[in-house]
Amino acid sequence: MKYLHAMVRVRDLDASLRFFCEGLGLHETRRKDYPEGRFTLVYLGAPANPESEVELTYNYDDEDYGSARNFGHLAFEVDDIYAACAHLQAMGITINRPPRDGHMAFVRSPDLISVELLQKGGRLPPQEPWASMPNTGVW
Ligand SMILES: C[C@@H](O)C(=O)SC[C@H](NC(=O)CC[C@H](N)C(=O)O)C(=O)NCC(=O)O
Ligand code: NI
Repeated sequence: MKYLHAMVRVRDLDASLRFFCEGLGLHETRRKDYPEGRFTLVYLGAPANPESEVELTYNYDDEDYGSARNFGHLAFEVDDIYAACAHLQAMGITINRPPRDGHMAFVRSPDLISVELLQKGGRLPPQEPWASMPNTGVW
């Protein structure tokens, strides 16, 4: 058995690629259009393990995807959680759960897919402004 990917449906492919690639640092590994099925699949991989992917499904037609809160989150390990959060914040992305403990942070994609960031090696020393930054209560 080998883990391959997690698939999320996205409403705005460009906004999602900006979040997952420019924001989180994933790279597009391949994509395929299915005009007959009216959708596009885009696969993203992380530099450290590109074989484990996030599959973005872009359906050309609007569809109600509901709330789907049974889906928890996608998790990524980062080299410096403070730098990663500062970069996302500079892009205008809300840090829903700031890394107050130097260990874990949560953001959400344009489609409100929850994304967990975990510090490589465990945790960093507490650092302002993150140590005293309130969370949004939703991630
Ligand atoms: C190639 C492989 O990684 C896939 O996941 S293709 C699976 C296929 N996807 C679609 O048909 C995408 C368009 C569809 N409208 C959708 O939103 O899923 C599929 O069987 N999807 C059904 C599913 O539940 O994933
Ligand atoms: Ni798939």
